[in-house]
Amino acid sequence: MGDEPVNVKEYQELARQALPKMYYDYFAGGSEDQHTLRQNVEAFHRITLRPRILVDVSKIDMSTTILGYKTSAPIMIAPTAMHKLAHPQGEVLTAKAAAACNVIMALSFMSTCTIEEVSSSCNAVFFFQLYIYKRRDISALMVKRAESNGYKAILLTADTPKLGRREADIKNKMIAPQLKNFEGLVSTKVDDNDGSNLEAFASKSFDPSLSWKDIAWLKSITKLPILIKGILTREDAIKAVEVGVDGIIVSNHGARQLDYVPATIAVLEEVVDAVKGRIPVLFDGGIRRGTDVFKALALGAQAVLIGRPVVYGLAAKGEYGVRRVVEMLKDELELAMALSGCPTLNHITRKHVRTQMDDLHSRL
Ligand SMILES: Cc1cc2nc3c(=O)[nH]c(=O)nc-3n(C[C@H](O)[C@H](O)[C@H](O)COP(=O)(O)O)c2cc1C
Ligand SMILES: CC(C)CC(=O)C(=O)O
Repeated sequence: MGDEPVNVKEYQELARQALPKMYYDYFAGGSEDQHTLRQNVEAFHRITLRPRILVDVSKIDMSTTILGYKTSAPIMIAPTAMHKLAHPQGEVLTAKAAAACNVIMALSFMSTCTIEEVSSSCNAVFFFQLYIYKRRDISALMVKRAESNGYKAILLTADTPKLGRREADIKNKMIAPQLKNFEGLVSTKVDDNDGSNLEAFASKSFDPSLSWKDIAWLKSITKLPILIKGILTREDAIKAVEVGVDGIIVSNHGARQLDYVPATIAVLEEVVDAVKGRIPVLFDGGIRRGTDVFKALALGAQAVLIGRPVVYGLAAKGEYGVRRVVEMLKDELELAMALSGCPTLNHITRKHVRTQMDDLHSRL
């Protein structure tokens, strides 16, 4: 491998070399057998492209809006926890890279830099990801802080009533550091030497009673648009529309929660069909190439979020690494659009991809 990585996979390898095993395993790993972790990536490989030729692609426009906010591409930074475990300056560097690339960043509830440090570091557009603690007052306070610091939307993560069983973290006795956002409010540091301290913290703090009726409570404490993150079925997509949220994110939490759920790309179309255009559908899980972004858009996502690739960029080369990861995915998407005959995002249609289901029908 030359010095300068040319794709996300090479950044992953550099991150592996750069990080202590405990942290690399935490970032890269999934739950239990890691079946879904592999599927999230491999399911993309089973979708092929149907390019159209002889279309003028001398100008490609990847720009779009997400909830009305301009972005240079339909790619967002997913909320991932504890960036200081990847780089000493943490989320502030990720934010600066987002601003440089003109993409939106979702800050994790479990960030290592504070809500204020991140929003004051640069002029990126920020969304805020929310977990609901048993201490609802703490979650409500974080929403208020996000709102008063200019964050534009709340991403309510709904797939984590308990933390998934991540066996590498159990073996490594993964440490839960004290998070500055919660200083004086709750101790996020757990000294339980018997397994994953993160899991111990989550089971002590996360509210497993969270349910659909709490969306009304969340709406009552914020004016910001609310997106539900973690939808995998048409049933829950319909419920999300019914309770009146502003968007949904098809996500299996990067295969870190329930193992043996399908790859997210395999359920995207089901969710899109159920939503019928009433609210935006975003997507995450397994995006490692521009062609993966293209496939998700063809199957109906408005935009995608990228989790691990950003952390790998940060661990390998700090702000520059995050920038390069986002730029590479943007460049790859631009090329995929050109070679498929799609000068704008609106040109990308269902007919530009072929899924295994399409193959099956064509043989009958
Ligand atoms: C290390 C790591 C930490 C994460 N932390 C959070 C989090 O704090 N909140 C959240 O809603 N999702 C979290 N996620 C899930 C991501 O938001 C996203 O759904 C997932 O990473 C997408 O898959 P990808 O990593 O294959 O891109 C995390 C994922 C990873 C890999
Ligand atoms: C600290 C964790 C609860 C963050 C998370 O969502 C994850 O590791 O997947």
